[in-house]
Amino acid sequence: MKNIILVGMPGAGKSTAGVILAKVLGYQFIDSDLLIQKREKKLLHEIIATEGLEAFIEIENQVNASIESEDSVIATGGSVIYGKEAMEHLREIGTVIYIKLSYETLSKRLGNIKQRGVVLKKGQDLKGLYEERCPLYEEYCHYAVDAEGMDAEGLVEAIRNLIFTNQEFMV
Ligand SMILES: Nc1ncnc2c1ncn2[C@@H]1O[C@H](COP(=O)(O)OP(=O)(O)OP(=O)(O)O)[C@@H](O)[C@H]1O
Ligand SMILES: O=C(O)C1=C[C@@H](O)[C@@H](O)[C@H](O)C1
Ligand SMILES: [Mg+2]
Repeated sequence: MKNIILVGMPGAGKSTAGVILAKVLGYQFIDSDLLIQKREKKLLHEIIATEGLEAFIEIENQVNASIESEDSVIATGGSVIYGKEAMEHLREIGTVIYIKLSYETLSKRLGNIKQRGVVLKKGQDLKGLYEERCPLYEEYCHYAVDAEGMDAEGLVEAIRNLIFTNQEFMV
């Protein structure tokens, strides 16, 4: 089976649901954010603080574009969507699933976004980020899953149903 790649806003639950999904499928679990930290030998927020947003986006682009894996669930960082090479590569090595949540739910879940090390341009707030990114997640994903009102296990079940009702996950 090919890889399953989770994309979506920060706080959508990609890492939380991704590791559970990997367990129930008997897959490996890869968190792109951890690959970035390992390569750079720095925490994500330190990379953003010392090297800036554009450099972080390029590092994230390169790291995701170089993932070589099979039978893995890959939880990406929310900003991976700005990396063209990364998204093209991820679409080639697997099926990209967008975990979709309303702005209201995300804003309750995230609290103070500025403390979270999110790729936020000067003057941009969560609403602006949401409006900028949602069309990109929609554009690059193969499937979207509406995660509204679901806990992590419910979301895993919804993704499992999607996988087992669509043959292309099996090739
Ligand atoms: N289905 C859910 N319902 C409620 N809270 C959740 C759910 N999934 C995750 N959370 C909580 O939301 C927060 C963010 O989750 P998580 O780190 O998995 O998001 P993410 O999509 O991986 O974000 P990032 O893009 O920053 O890596 C955590 O505190 C987690 O416990
Ligand atoms: O959505 C974002 O802008 C980010 C999400 C995290 O997963 C990290 O990739 C990083 O902190 C940026
Ligand atoms: Mg994550």
